[in-house]
Amino acid sequence: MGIFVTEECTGCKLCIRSCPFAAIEIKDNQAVILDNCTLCGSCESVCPVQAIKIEKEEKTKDFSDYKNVWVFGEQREGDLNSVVHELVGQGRRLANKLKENLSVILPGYQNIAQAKELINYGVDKVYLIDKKELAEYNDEYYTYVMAELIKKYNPSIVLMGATTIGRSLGPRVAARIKTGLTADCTSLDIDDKSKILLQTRPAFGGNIMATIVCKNHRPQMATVRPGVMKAAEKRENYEGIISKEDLDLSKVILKTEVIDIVREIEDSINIAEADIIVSGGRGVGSGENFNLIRELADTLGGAVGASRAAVDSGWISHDHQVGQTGTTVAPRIYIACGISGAVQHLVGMKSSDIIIAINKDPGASIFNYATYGLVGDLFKIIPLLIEQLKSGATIKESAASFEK
Ligand SMILES: Cc1cc2nc3c(=O)[nH]c(=O)nc-3n(C[C@H](O)[C@H](O)[C@H](O)COP(=O)(O)OP(=O)(O)OC[C@H]3O[C@@H](n4cnc5c(N)ncnc54)[C@H](O)[C@@H]3O)c2cc1C
Repeated sequence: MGIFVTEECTGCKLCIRSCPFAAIEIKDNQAVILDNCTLCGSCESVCPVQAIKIEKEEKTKDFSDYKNVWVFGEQREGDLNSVVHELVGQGRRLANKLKENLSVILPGYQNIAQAKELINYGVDKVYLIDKKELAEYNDEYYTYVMAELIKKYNPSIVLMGATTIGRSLGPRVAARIKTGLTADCTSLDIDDKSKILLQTRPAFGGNIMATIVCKNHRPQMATVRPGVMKAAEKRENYEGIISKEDLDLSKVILKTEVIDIVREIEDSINIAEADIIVSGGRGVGSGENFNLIRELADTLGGAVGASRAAVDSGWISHDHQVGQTGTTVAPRIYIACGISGAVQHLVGMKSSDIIIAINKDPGASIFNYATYGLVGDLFKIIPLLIEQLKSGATIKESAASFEK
């Protein structure tokens, strides 16, 4: 943005009178703009000969030194997070469009095997940082590693999973290297003309999809929701290289230390393969209340599912999420408790053989898809269902006896 005065200026002083910041003087019968000008446009609008012009478009900066697409190789205890393969798949498509390379940054410990494996998925270069200190994720070490390598190699795009780790690391790295970050993207593309990364994510509670660009800073950084991008496929004999990076981590000031890792005791089951699923939504109200959903699932020998609202509230982990950005399921029986039936949830479960919906709102759209609809408070209905099931009734009989 900038402001300038053309030769047409007659020195009429109208602009001086309109300027709220006294940022204009007349010299040699011409307006002169002073440093305290805020580009508010008052002078431009009053000038009778249109001699004052504000350039609204900022000149595009030269980012020709920034090249290549990077993916953060998130791992835990030596296992790559599945989102890495999704980002490699998407990163490959972006890199191809830009005619640039795709690299993975792989901080960890004794992780050479992972690096070799990544090459088989179409990665051109793996930056391997193999240090004992990086065995477990740590904000300070990982931020340092990512920021130092970005400063050294100038990638044009950096992608991370919108996982617990990625959501913590992404903003820290972006702040450290002074660039922007679009969180939680569900789609990425390259603008054909400007070659800028188009980062699309739901906004305003999911009511619109916003496409965000990072015009003036590099790299362009995004975290991407797991489960929405197509994972890279294995390619035989792909030729990539592993570059070992040595960074001095003794410079890093640690504010946190991993003392112990306690495994979550999970009722973990692959919901995609379950025959019966009992899912809880926002209507369940709390993580503790999910025990009721678990009890019903246990009574039926089924698995526990959840809507995204329940997952986002932290009541249950993401691997239980059913829907567009969770798992698609098609069990014999799907019981939706306190779930409204948003389209993103429905796409993940509407092929179930029998759908039983428990909801206190008779107008909830889940009822349009339900085989049996139980209108009422789930905290009253579920205990009664459990009681009936324990006394030998089938779930169909129990649901049918309640249906209103
Ligand atoms: C890009 C994108 C992807 C998404 N992906 C997914 C996805 O994968 N899965 C998903 O589920 N959502 C997804 N969503 C979110 C989705 O749009 C909805 O916001 C979400 O499904 C709502 O969850 P819910 O039904 O639990 O909550 P709500 O819509 O708030 O519904 C809660 C329901 O509980 C009922 N209720 C409240 N108290 C009780 C009670 N005591 N007894 C009985 N009923 C009660 C209410 O009547 C209400 O109908 C996505 C959204 C976007 C934008």
